[in-house]
Order: sequence, then structure tokens, then C-alpha cells
Amino acid sequence: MPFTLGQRWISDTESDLGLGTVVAQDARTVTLLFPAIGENRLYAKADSPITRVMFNPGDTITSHEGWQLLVDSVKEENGVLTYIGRRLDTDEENSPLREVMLDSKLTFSKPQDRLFAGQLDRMDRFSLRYRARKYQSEQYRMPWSGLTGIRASLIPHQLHIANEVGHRHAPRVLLADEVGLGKTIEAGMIIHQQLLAGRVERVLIVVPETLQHQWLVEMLRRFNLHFSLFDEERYAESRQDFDNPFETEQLVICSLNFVCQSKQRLNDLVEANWDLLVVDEAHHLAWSEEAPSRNYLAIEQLAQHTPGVLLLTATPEQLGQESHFARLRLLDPDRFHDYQEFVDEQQKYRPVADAVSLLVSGEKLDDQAKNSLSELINEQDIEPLLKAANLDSEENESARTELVNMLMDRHGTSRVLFRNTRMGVKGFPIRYLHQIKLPLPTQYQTAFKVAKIMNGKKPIDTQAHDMLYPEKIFQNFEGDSVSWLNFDPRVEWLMEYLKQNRNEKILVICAQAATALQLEQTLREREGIHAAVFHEGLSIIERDRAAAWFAAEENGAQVLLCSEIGSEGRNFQFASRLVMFDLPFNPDLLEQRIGRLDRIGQTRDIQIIVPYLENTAQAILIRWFHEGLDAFEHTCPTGRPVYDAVHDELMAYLAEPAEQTGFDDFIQRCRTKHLSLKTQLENGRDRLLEMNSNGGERAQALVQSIAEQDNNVELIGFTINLFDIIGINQEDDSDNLMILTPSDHMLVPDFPGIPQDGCTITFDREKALSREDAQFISWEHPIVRNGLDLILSGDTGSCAVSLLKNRALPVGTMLMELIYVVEAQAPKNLQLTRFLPPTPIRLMLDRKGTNLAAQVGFESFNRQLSAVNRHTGSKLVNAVQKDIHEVLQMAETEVAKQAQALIDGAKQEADDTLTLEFNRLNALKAVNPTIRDDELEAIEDNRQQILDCLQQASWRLDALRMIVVSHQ
Ligand SMILES: Nc1ncnc2c1ncn2[C@@H]1O[C@H](COP(=O)(O)OP(=O)(O)OP(=O)(O)O)[C@@H](O)[C@H]1O
Repeated sequence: MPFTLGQRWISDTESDLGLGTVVAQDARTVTLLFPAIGENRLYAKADSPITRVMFNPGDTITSHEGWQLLVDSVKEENGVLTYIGRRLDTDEENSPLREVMLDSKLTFSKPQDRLFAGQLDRMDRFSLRYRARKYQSEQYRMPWSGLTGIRASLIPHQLHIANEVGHRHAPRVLLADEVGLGKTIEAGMIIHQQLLAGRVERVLIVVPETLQHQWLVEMLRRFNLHFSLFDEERYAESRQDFDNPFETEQLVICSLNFVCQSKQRLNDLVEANWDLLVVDEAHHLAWSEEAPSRNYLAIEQLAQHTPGVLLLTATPEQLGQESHFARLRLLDPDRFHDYQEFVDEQQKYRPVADAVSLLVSGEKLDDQAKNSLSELINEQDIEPLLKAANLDSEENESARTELVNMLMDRHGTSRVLFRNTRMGVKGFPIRYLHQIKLPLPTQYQTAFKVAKIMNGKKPIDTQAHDMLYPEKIFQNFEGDSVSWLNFDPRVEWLMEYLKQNRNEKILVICAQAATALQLEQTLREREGIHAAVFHEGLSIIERDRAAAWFAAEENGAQVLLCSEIGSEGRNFQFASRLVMFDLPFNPDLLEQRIGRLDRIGQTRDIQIIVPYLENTAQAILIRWFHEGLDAFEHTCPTGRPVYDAVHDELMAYLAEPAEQTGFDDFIQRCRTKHLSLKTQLENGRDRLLEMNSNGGERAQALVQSIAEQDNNVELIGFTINLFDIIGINQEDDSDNLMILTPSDHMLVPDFPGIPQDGCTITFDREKALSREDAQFISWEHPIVRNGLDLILSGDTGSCAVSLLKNRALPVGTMLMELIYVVEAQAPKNLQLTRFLPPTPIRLMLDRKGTNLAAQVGFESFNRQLSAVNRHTGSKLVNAVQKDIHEVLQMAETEVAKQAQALIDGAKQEADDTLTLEFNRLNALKAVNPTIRDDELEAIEDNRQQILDCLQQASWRLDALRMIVVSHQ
């Protein structure tokens, strides 16, 4: 192309120079001035890496004065162009803009502009971009998205719950698996899924103080989620600079005390617009109609302002049925609106459980079954579903699922509560109780006598409670002159036991911190045994340090002495021996204690050793727990109701342990009650819950299909390519491990996730579980996700030229491969990506506009192509510029059809889903008068807004590649 003074050109190799202007030329060279950097460059005329910049009608261009022109036509005079069109600032039509007056800082972002400006990418970058688009969009829709990339074993019941809940819009559930079955992991998986799908951005986790760090570490280690811990100090510090410190972080952990103890903090938290609230150990939220606890009220406020809420507790009914109801009410006030009704319903689970079993079994429904189903779901005509449920077609299954969902929703605790039990999950170790009966020292006998006289006026519960801890009674009565540690035979026994089991890690739990502290001192002074202690008097860091010392294999403490707070949430499954120096009052606390060891990951049978003094309240309690409830060797779902039923009698025995008349009979009655309640639960409520919670065969299939995605070859290939292009060095280490380090030619200087001194990665789950230092790489890992973002948010790979060496086609045949993206803009709270995530559409057009994409798959075609250098590519483009414009125009018509179909599909899906949601609430309204019309209107309004946004969805060209056939 001949050069003329005033023409604008751009450098193919240094696009950051901006637009150059021809300012001089001679026979062989041309000089361009690049005003953006104030430099001249000299190029050889014959073969220089520069491209003529020419715009077309329809383009918007910017003048050096800053105003913009929408080009209508282009005039050429003596080789120099003048663009004519409408000025966007003044709306003046027919305004001219000579090319010399174009803004020199112009950059090209649209793929077609880059193509014409010669800013061609390498071919492998184009492929990477397309794959990145494809994988990223699939991420939003992948059935197991958020579940595959966690560093955890694939455990069916956990995956089932996470899969059920993680896909919900604003999930509100109570995760109530028995102790140690992995509620933290389930919550983490749900959070992870919701974050990945863009359903939530701001997450608040509220936990007991003792568990803050454990959560922090678990979220990071297993899910790569960086939470920030907020305590008083951090809050006060940020308050100096920010109105609401909680708005400075997206993922926050804080303690329940921290939340509840200051009105100001609670207000700030309430106003911080969380998307998801997680409350661990939710049994701390006590409630009764007359006196709801402060904890409950605080969480209630937060739950009212947060769309998603997860409550976690292993002992949902620990504080009684009323509190249990109140927690369910926090989650779904529409469903749980009347306590009395809830209590009545609790009695009626059996027919519902039977109906669900029948539906799940797949057996034909006879008239009797149909009648009972119609009775249970009487507010709606279910005739068509009943009919469909008996058909021999696919409809059968969906009708049955819908009926089960209706039953669960209207009866029982529905979709809100998940509870797995060891019995349902299986594969847990056996628990053995060892009772060590020790003589009652005379000192205690005397102390009891005195206490009896002094305690006469105390309520029986208090007397019973006091009697459990003879050492306290003794010390109160004796003062400091003599210590109980000198004569209590449990102390001697403990020292002996520890000495005999030097190579075992032993967890010792006692009810009170003082006992733990005194024992620590005694062990140290008398036997030189150094024990870690863990109690409420320690700071959080000290507690974590104690737990870590106990966990350490080398030079770790043999024994951890902890007070009752150590019995909540902590992971000590590396130990298999638990000494209960005394017993707790409450069966749920007993289970919490055992749960420290009886957890996932426990590989040995569990030995529970209880030294107790004969003729004391402890002797009463051990028999009641063991013979009455079988609560040591098995988890005991009936503890609370039996306790409530026999409360007065039990207290009387505890308060007067020497008086044992009728005690054998009492234990027998408790046992009978326990067994009959257990059978009832197994037939009714718990069976229903279990069906809802463990996922049965579906959960097994889920594990199977996630496992199949592990070590995915596509992922490995893509990631290695991605790392290459970003400029990350990869070095194979032994055993499926790889070391990544930043190179000195990185696409961005600080790539998030790769530290300066590198990191170790693996694609192998088992390896990641055994090697703490190795990152487990999946589509969901931040390194991969950040890499995708890096590629897709810029123009890497958005335009390329390739050669197709194929003698069957005429030389010079031109094909255009065009990647469009269909997307919709919407306010975040509508979460439109669940219906329409950014989705690529690939077209492959020949010169006539025929779309060959369906016949020519991306990968196989890509393998037949070869690269051209930029300069040649640019020349090829210039030679067929006109044709390319025409093909692009034809592509618009083709993509419009496909994109519209995609958008229509999304609209249909949104409409169906949201109508179902509306119908559900409407159906519940028939049985629940507290559901207001405006709540129904809100759902309808939401549906309308979503459909409106989808109506506005559009598409744009994201990347293109020109392919030219050659025979060489
Ligand atoms: N899928 C898994 N893969 C590997 N380890 C797991 C998995 N699930 C749970 N664990 C381990 O099992 C232990 C118990 O899990 P977690 O703490 O989540 O249980 P929990 O139900 O919250 O217990 P608690 O009732 O005591 O609070 C933890 O050490 C956890 O790391």
C-alpha cells in the first residue's frame, strides 16, 4: 500500500505506541510520528510490521479533541481518509473528521478492529480464549460445580446435602448431622458453590470463640476461601477509617459473643448486606416465647436481613423442642409459624414417612395409597400427579419426586432440616465403655453429710448438679488447707493410666476449667507429665496453641486436659482414648464429648474410660447413661425426651445418691422408654429425615461422577497451556506433583495465587489429602479461575489468523471462525447467571455465509491449522478486508437466531422456576394464614424483573479467527 503524508498507521509489534502518522518518506523508508509517546520511528517501506488504520461505516471513532463521531461514510482524497458522520457530543450530522485529527492514544478492543489494525494474537492464545469461555460458562451450569475442587474425601451424605442445598437460591437450612459427620465441610461446600455460581458474594460466619481459627483454617485449606477474622480489636481499628468496618471485607468470621455484646456492632453487621449467614453450634440460640435469649434475638435480626442462612448444630433439640422450633422459624417463618401446630405435627410423621417410602420405592400406587396421599396434600389437586406416578414412562419419576417434595414441604421439617446419623452413614468405629469403679474417700463422705445439711433449701436441680462434683463440695467446705487432689482416687488412677499408655494420645475432659488446671499442675509436679490444657480462661491463641501441641506427632503433648468448651466442634480424631474425669449433666453434652474422637477420619475403635466414685451422683449418672440410654457406645437420639420425662426422679437420685431404692427399676423403665422412642423415631420422623438427608443411591452416583472428573485430562491440558501463556514456569516434581514459579515474562506482574517463591500443585485428590503443602488443582481452584479471568477480561487471543493446509479446498479459500458471547446485565441480587451465564456461541462461516460450525468441531479443526506470523497474517487480512466485512454482517443474522434461542430458553427456565416458587408459597398459604399477599407479590415482582432483564440480554463478538487455505 502506498504511503501518503498524514495517513495513520499502527505498529503490529508495539500496539502501545498508539496511532502513528506518516510524517516523511523516501524511496525505501517511511517515518511515523507516534504523538502518544512523542517519538518518530523509521520503517522499511517494503516489508515493515505496520498496518494501515481504516475505519468503516458504523464505527465510533474519537478525535484528538476528545469528541466522538459515528461514521456514516468514508471519503478518500489523495490516499488520505476523511470520516463523515454524526458527532455524538453535538448531534451534528455530516461532520467531517480527517484521519490526521484522530486521537493518537486510540486502542483497539473489538476483535474486528484488532484484526484490521494487525494486532494479531498467537493461534494458541485464540484456542485458549475459546476454551476459557467455554469452561467458564460451563462452570455456572456444571451439575457439580463447587463440589469437585474441594480438598476433601468424597463422602456421599455430605455431597448429597451440599448438592441439594448449594443450588438453591438463598438457601435457608439447618444442618444437623450428628457430631463429627462433617457439618463444617457441608457448610463450606455450600458456601463454595454459592460463591462460584455468583449467587453470593458476602458471607458472614458466626461461631463460638473457640472455633474461629478452626473455621478460618478449614475454609482456606479445603476450599481456598480467605475469610477475615473480626474481633474487637480489628473492629475498633477499622472503625476509625470506615463507617461500617464490615463492609471492608466480603468473607468474615466472628464469634457469637462478639456479635451479641454490642448494639453498635450488631447494627453494623445487620446493615452490612450479607448474602449468606452461617451460624455454627446453633444450639446456643435458646428461645422461649416469653424469654428469647439475647443470642437468639441477635441472630434473628441478622437472619431477617440476610437472604441465605445456614444453621449448624449436632444437637438440634438440646435446648428442648421449643428452641428447635424457634431455629426452624428463623429459617422458614412461612412454614414454621405456629409452635403448637408444629408439636402436633411431630406426632404425625409416620403416615408421611410411609407415603414417602412408597413413592421412593417405585411400587405402583393402589387406591388406598392414592387416598392417603390426597389426604396428606389436601390443599391442592394432585390427581394428575398420581396418575403420572403410575405410568411406565419418564414422567413417573418426576411426578413421584414432585409428590415427595410436596410431602416434605407441607409435613415434617421439609427441605429445611438435614440430619444424618452414624447409623445411616455407616463405617464408623466401635465405641467401648470402660467403667473404673473407685472407692469413695471418707473425706468426701464427710463433706456430703455437711452439704446435705447446708443444701436443704436449694432447688433439687442445683443439689443434683452440686453432687456431681464432690471435689467442689469438699473444697468449699474445707477451704484451701487440704487439696482434694491428695486423696481423690481418680487422680492416682489417671496418673497410672497415663504412665501405662505413654504412647497414646489421651483426651481428658472434665466439666470445669478449675479441675483441668488443678490436674495439669498435679500431673506435672508429681509425675513430670506435661499436659496441654484447654479451657475458657485462655485466650483464643493460647487455646489453638494447646490444641496444636496435643495434635503434634513429634514432641506433642501426650494428654490434653480440657473443660467442657473443648468438647465442642474441635477435631481430635487422631486420638482414640477419651477419659471422662467426670460426667456432664446432659446427654447431648456427653455426645459432644465423645464426638471429638468419634469423627470422620477416626481409624481406630474408641475407648471411653470413666473413672467414678462409688455411691456418688457420678455412679448414678453412669448407669443412667449407659444402661438407661446406651449413650456411651451408641449415639442416643432419645436422650432429651427421656431426660424430660424422668427429670424429677433422676434429680432425686442424683441429689441423694446413697438412697437407691427402686433405682434398678428406674433404669429399666428408662431403657424401655428409650427403646420404644427409638423405634418410633426410626419409623417416623427420623426415617423421613434420613431419606431427605443421606441421598441414598443418588448420593453414591454423585460420588462416582465427581470421582470420574478427578485427574481430568482436559483440565490438565488446559491448565498447562494457561500457565504457559500467563508465563508461569512448571517443573515436574515426583509423584504427581508439580512446582509452579513466576517467570520474568509474566502476562501480569503479580499473578494472584502464585507466590514469589512458587508453590506445589497436584491434580490428584488423594495426593492433595496426604500432602498438606500441595494445592489441589481443579476448574474451581483460584489459580485456574484467576487465569480464566485474566484471559477473558483482556483481549488476549481475541483475534488470530491461521492457515489450513488442505489440498481438497481451493487455495485462498477464506473461513471466519467467530466466537460471540450472549450475556445479560442485571442487579446482583437477581442472580441472573443461574438462568443465563455469559455463554459463547461459535460460528464458522465461509465467504457465502454458510455456517459450518456444527460439521467442523473446534478441537479437531484446530489441530489441522498452522500458525502464520503477524506480518503475513496482517497482509492476508488486508487483502480480503471487504470480504471479512461482508461475512461479519452475515454472521450477525446467524448469531441473532442462535442467541435469541438461548435467551428464550433462559426465559422459559426462569419463568418455570420462579412460577414454581410462587406456587409453593401460594400452596403453603392455604395452610398457613401468616403468609402475606405482599410476600407473594414480591416473588411475582422478582420474576418480572428477571424476565425484563433477560429480555434485554444481548450478544457481542468476543473473538475471531480468519482461516485461509494454503497448499504449502
Ligand atoms: N469429606 C471429608 N474429607 C476429609 N475429612 C473430613 C471430611 N468431612 C469431615 N472431615 C473431617 O472430619 C472431622 C469432622 O468434620 P466437621 O468438623 O465438619 O464435623 P461437624 O459435624 O461439624 O462436627 P461437630 O458436630 O463436632 O461440630 C473434621 O476433622 C473434618 O476435617
